[in-house]
Amino acid sequence: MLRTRISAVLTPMTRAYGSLGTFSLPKPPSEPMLNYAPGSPERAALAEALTEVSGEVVDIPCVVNGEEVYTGDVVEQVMPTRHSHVLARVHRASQETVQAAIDASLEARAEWAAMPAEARFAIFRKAADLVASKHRAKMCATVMLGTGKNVWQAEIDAAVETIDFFRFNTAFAEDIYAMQPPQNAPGNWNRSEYRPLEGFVLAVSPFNFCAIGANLCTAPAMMGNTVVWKPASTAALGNYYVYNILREAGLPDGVINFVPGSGPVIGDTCLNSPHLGGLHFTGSTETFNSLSHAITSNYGKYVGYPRVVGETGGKNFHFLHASADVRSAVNNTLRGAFEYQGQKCSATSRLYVPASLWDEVRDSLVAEMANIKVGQPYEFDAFMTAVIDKSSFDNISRYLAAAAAAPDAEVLAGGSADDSEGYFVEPTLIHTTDPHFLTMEEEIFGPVLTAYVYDDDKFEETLEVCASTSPYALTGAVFARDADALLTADAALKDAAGNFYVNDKSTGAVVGAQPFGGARASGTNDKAGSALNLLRWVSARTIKENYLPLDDWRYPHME
Ligand SMILES: NC(=O)c1ccc[n+]([C@@H]2O[C@H](COP(=O)([O-])OP(=O)(O)OC[C@H]3O[C@@H](n4cnc5c(N)ncnc54)[C@H](O)[C@@H]3O)[C@@H](O)[C@H]2O)c1
Ligand SMILES: N[C@@H](CCC=O)C(=O)O
Repeated sequence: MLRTRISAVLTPMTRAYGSLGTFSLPKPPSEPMLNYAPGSPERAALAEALTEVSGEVVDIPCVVNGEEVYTGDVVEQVMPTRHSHVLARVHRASQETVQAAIDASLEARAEWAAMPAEARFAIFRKAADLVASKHRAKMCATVMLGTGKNVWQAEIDAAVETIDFFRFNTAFAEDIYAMQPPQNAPGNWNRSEYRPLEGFVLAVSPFNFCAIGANLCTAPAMMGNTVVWKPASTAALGNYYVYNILREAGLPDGVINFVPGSGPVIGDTCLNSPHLGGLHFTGSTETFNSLSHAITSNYGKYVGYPRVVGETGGKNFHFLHASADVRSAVNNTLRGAFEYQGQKCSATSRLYVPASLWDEVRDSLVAEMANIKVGQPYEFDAFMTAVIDKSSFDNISRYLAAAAAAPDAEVLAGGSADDSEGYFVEPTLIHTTDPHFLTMEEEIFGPVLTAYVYDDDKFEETLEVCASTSPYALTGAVFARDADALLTADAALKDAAGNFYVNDKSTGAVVGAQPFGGARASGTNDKAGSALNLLRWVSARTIKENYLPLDDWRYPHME
């Protein structure tokens, strides 16, 4: 494997000269989606990549300071849609390996931070172009087979969002460096310097978006930090692939250290290090609560106060007003609730419908759900595939059983699950008469949508119910043609969603267009894919330089 030592990138001469110019990055366009139409070159490339990925079992090592470490403590990554098919053997980090990764990060920090920003940024821009070109098909194939995405969802994640994170975040970083104090007294020059955090950053990523893993480790690195990255074992293959692309793009050894393995082993070792500078986490609220609690309990043992960014769960809503365009609301709801099997933190899982529209909404949903094909990721007509693993399958099945048994709920469509070949769950629609029914409140992370029908004249009261029903506040949407209704909903739902959509679905935020994150139990809302997130990875230093000598200690009025 290609290795790049920092010393090879940052020679004594580059260090001596620094940047002899004020460089400005090309402004990034959003990466266009390829459509994989029959006969298209991308479809042919994808077919080849799918054959390649399905025909190999990859040994995934830990990578510490550029060294591949095969620990022998192996867990398998299988296809969610065919769990007998092993794609990778993930070597889990031991406590010693994690400690070595921390040490490597600390060792690499000073030189990485000293590298001219344009040289750092160029690595991530190059990685974006590598994903966009020669690695695109294999990235998509890996995410399709490894995490059960159909081609459209894989293209969104493994290609477009990953590329956009690398391109837009470097542009945001450049803007941050350009922020300088507006005021300089005569004889002074005031400067702001955006240092990386002292210590290392722990990045912990979820299974459901390869792009999120790519962002969690690279956003701090762009700002000069060095990182220990713990990917989810069920998504290790796609994450390992993107990690290798970063190395191919010239990421020096030790800057991001890749350590798959047990959450508690990696978490405990990193959180107990006095040099923890920050935690960049995306995953469930429960895991984040335990990690952030461990960090605050260690206050006083760290060199500083670690920065904690955690984007977590959601219980996202579509709220229809009586003036809604039903066809559009239904189509958006089908996509929001069932694309990627409801395994997006932004997935629509609560639906509020006025009684006057209910018959039409219900019948359209049920009719269209019957047309949703649940199949293999490589079947081009499959809208859905399987959920990620057995534990998720069992969890969702428990909710389906609870709904089937509840007197105040009725399963209108779907409701079955079958894990004989893969972890398949039918798209499911539940109707409840209780706005606090458990599937209206708890995150399920599967293809389960629950509808609550309200009296048309209780629009405002029901908005209040929607705003206060779940502990989460990630995404939500209102569907209405009536301008007053839109304004009322906007005001009533102000704190109920960090990403709020008007006549659009609750999923599908685009980097550079809709910075992403929610509040309440949905996280710290540091808006992935924006300058707000990158600002969390710097510790600013203010420098005041005085040009003139001080001739007398007395104040002028004393003379
Ligand atoms: N808000 C967002 O932007 C966003 C985006 C994607 C996913 N999510 C959320 O993520 C969840 C789904 O992802 P998941 O199932 O991978 O989440 P998870 O919490 O189970 O796992 C997330 C990561 O934390 C690791 N982990 C678990 N225990 C740990 C410990 N003690 N120490 C260190 N690491 C530990 C896991 O191994 C994994 O890498 C959902 O709740 C979803 O809403 C949120
Ligand atoms: N940013 C993505 C969701 C990421 C969480 O899983 C969206 O907006 O759908």
